[in-house]
Amino acid sequence: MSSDPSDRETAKPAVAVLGAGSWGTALAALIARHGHPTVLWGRDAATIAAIDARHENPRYLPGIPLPDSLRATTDLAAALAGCDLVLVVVPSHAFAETLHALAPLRPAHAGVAWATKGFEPGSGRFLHEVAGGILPADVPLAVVTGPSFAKEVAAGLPTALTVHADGAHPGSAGFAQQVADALHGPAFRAYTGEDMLGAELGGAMKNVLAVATGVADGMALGLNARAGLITRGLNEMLRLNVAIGGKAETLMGLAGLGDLVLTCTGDLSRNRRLGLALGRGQSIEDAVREIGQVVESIQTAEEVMRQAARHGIELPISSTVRDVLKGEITPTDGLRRLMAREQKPEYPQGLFGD
Ligand SMILES: NC(=O)C1=CN([C@@H]2O[C@H](COP(=O)(O)OP(=O)(O)OC[C@H]3O[C@@H](n4cnc5c(N)ncnc54)[C@H](OP(=O)(O)O)[C@@H]3O)[C@@H](O)[C@H]2O)C=CC1
Ligand SMILES: O=C(CO)COP(=O)(O)O
Repeated sequence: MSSDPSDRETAKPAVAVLGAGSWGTALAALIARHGHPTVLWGRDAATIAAIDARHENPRYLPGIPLPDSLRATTDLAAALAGCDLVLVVVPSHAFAETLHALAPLRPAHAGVAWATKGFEPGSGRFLHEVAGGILPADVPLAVVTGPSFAKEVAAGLPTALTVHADGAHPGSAGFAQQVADALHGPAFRAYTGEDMLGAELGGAMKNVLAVATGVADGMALGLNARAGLITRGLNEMLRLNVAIGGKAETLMGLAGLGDLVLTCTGDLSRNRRLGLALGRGQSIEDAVREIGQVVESIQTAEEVMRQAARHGIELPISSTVRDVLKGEITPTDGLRRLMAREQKPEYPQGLFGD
């Protein structure tokens, strides 16, 4: 990676991907396959050594060959040195800590994108608010989201997602395009948009709603119940999105409906699998241990309800998931509670009303 600005005009932008779990590894492999100099940073020395030497992430993507050109390191400064863009792919609980660590090491021209889904645990802040509070105001920011299981992307299966930047921020729209260009390729369509609020809300809420359909399927409630939960879940996303000021079309696209359908129906989803286990009577501790990877809904459910309370929005499915995840009610109690709700018009105040 050259630090000479004239080289940057001809070469493909160099990318530093931070977070060597399943999604960070899959995205780094994708970008490396597209010919970008790509370095993957992770904290686990054994995993990083395996990626660098054997071109495999045995912990998170076993058996999937990674490109020879993908470099991996545990040295954050080395990963960031000379990069043109940073892609953060750590879980939401590690997002702020990672932003603080990268801030003093980031090359001045490099924008920061993330593919993390969720809110800052404890405060419920959107991740773009967290990033904006840590990085200088002129740093371009973008969020990468949409229906995308890491395993399928790593295996080269066709995928579409979207990259949103803040349209009002100078330089951010161009940065979203730069990120999308790095992701876009023969088996991968990367769209762009200008609604970080809606994009982040969709990616966070679908994880909570995937638990709901997982629980229903684990309880063998049938396909009607699953479709009902997805549709009324989408309605919860749309209503909260209007309240926070997101754009409705964002939630009807890849960042909302697309990811909701994938996660609520696809058994590769860790959030859906958590719901399945709970619906079958397993404990949350055992289910999380068996899944062995990040299950964002556990923290996100609380933060979605914090947002809902802030805006005075009622979210029956999301709040039921939150209560089941906290162990305050059983899945059977949750089903009873949802089915006992008052009868009402499907859209009392129009499609996007409360
Ligand atoms: N997997 C997927 O299909 C998709 C995931 N996402 C999102 O991507 C984000 C990352 O998830 P994913 O890669 O799937 O998770 P995984 O469970 O596959 O991996 C988590 C990774 O994060 C690392 N990590 C955990 N805590 C820290 C920390 N404090 N500092 C640095 N690294 C840390 C882990 O390191 P270690 O192994 O050392 O614990 C591990 O490498 C989540 O927000 C998820 O919702 C979005 C779209 C698709
Ligand atoms: O975000 C994802 C797919 O778009 C991955 O979903 P899970 O985190 O539920 O596995």
